Order: sequence, then structure tokens, then C-alpha cells
Amino acid sequence: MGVEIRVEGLTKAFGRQTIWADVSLTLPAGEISVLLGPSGTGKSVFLKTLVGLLKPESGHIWIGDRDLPRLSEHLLYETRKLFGVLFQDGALFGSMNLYDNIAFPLREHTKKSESEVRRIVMEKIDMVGLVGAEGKLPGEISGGMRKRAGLARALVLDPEIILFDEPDSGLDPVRTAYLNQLIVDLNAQIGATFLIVTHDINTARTVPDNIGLLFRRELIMFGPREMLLSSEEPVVRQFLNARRHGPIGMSEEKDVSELEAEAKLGHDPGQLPPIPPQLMPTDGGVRRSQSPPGSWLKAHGVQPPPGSFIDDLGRDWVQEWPRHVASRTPVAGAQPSMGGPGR
Ligand SMILES: Nc1ncnc2c1ncn2[C@@H]1O[C@H](COP(=O)(O)OP(=O)(O)OP(=O)(O)O)[C@@H](O)[C@H]1O
Repeated sequence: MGVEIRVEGLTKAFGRQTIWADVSLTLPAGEISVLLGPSGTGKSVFLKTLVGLLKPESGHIWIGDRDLPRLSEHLLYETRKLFGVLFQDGALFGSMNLYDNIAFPLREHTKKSESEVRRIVMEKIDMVGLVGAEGKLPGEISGGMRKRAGLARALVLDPEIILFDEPDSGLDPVRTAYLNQLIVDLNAQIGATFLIVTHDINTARTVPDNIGLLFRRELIMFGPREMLLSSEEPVVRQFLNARRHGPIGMSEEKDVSELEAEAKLGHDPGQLPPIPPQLMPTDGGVRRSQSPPGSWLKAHGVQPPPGSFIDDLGRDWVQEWPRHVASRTPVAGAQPSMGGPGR
């Protein structure tokens, strides 16, 4: 499961306002990628363009041999079925209970019998840890539960690609941590290609295989997590470490005088913080697309910042990895664990 998406030279504008230009990146099949960028840099517009809701001015979005912006209405409709999208607020219908919300795409887009719909809906409800809450209305449950219901609905057509638009927005740090674990567990289980737009730096540092950063109407960098977390590129470094010092200012970019004033103060960005170990599936298995810790750094002759890949229990995951992999059967059909529906 999971397909590769190749974006080539993509440019999007509204009238004379260019949102981003000449964006090229590959979302590898089955991997988790995160897209970051200051507010208003066009991350949501990027997701909507990927799924064909917005048309780019130029460029290509290849899924296999299909170039999304150039598909006929009929083929675009068919290709969209490859996508599941988790919108910011879950985009649930307020007057329908969770069961009917989650069943909606199946009833709209398939001819499945009600008993088949029931089997699929209950399976997805179980996957996101909402068993027992299916009769509730969206207004009766917490924001975290609404996100999970939105995720269950995104899953019902068995998508090859799942787009998450700020899954953590409005969630407290503990609910965000649970949702991140659910995302990792789901990826391990279904192996679809994931793209997550987020502002949460902890999510960006620990969840994905790849990170991209939009700024000043361009994609500054896209690549393996270890590449960006060890990068000295000023925008990447500033954003991934949530710092004030650097080219990103209060309302997009700092002007020359601000940067000169900063340089005069002789600000030293100092040592990069340690690279944390990547979040693992709950059952202790390994996702198919997960690379051994430190492998990108090693292949590129980059020294990790001191203290990298050490977890809360003091285990160094570069040492631990071979033992861990040898002792585990790689995840295939493992059940994600989210605890009860109240979380
Ligand atoms: N349909 C539209 N018509 C005109 N302009 C739009 C449209 N949709 C988005 N924009 C503009 O595109 C820019 C990028 O918006 P977008 O919501 O993608 O940013 P974002 O990076 O997701 O921001 P945030 O992090 O705050 O959610 C904004 O200036 C927005 O006003």
C-alpha cells in the first residue's frame, strides 16, 4: 500500500499573488512526511492543490503515470479516491452522529450494502480508538475525539495517501502526543503515504521520515528528517528550533536592517540540539519505511549533535536498533493502540 507522489515545478497563485513557485519534491511511497512553514506560506493551499481541489498555474503532480492537474474531470474524480484527507476541524456534519459521519463516504461513493458499511465503519472506529462513541454527535465530544472521527472517515475508502491539515490544532500537548502515536501506528498498519501539515515542532522532530519547509514563496528544503534536523541553513535551523534569531520575522521575513542589527549583537546560534529518536509503533515493531537511526547522517558523513537518538530511558537507539530489529517481527497488520474513546 501507499503510492509515490512526484511534484515537479509546481506554482500556485491567486490573481497576482504568487503563493509558492517552482516547488519540487517526492513523497516516497508509504513514508510519513511533514510540511512546515510560517503562517500564510501556503501549506493548506499545497494540500488542496495535491488533492486536486485547487488548480496550479504550472507544474506537475505525478501519481504513477497520471499528472493530476491535467486529468479529465472523470479521471480526477477516480484519482481523488486514492486520497483521504483529515481537515483541521475534522469537517464533520454537526447533525449526524459519528457512525453516520464515518459511513458518509461509503454511502456516497460505493454501492456497498449496509451490513458491509457497518463492518468497515466499525473497523475504522476501532482503529482510531472510538469504540462506544459512535452514537455521539460531534458537538458532544472533545476536539481530540473529533479529530479521530475525522481520521476514521478519511480511512473508510482505504486511501493510498492521507493528507493531514494541522491534526494538532486546538489540541493540548497530551492529546497531540496521543494523536501522533495514532498516526505512527496507522502508518505501520496500513502503509499509506502520509503528508502532515503542522506547526508543532515536537511533531515535526519526532514523527516523520521526511520534512519540508516553505518560506518566502518557495520550498526551502525537503528531505530526510535527519538532514533537516542537522541542517545549518538559517531558516531551517530557526524554524525547527523555534527561535527568534534568524531570517523569519514577526510577519514573515525580517528586513535587512533587522538582520544587520542582529548580526551586530553577535548572536551565536550555538550547537544544534540533539536529534530525538523517531516515534516507534506502540507494539514495539518497526514501520516498513523507517530507516535505522543515524543512517542518513552516516551516509553523508555528518556528525550528529551530542546526545542524539537517546530516549527518555537513556537508551542510545543507534546501538539499540540492530538488537531491536532482530528481536521483532516487522509490523504487518499490528493494531494501533489509542486507549479509550475519552482521550
Ligand atoms: N481560495 C483562495 N483565494 C484567494 N487567496 C487564498 C485562497 N486560499 C488561500 N489563499 C491565500 O493563500 C495564502 C496561503 O494560505 P494558507 O491557508 O495555505 O496558508 P498556511 O500556510 O496553511 O497558513 P496557516 O499556517 O496560518 O494555516 C494566504 O495569503 C491566503 O489568504
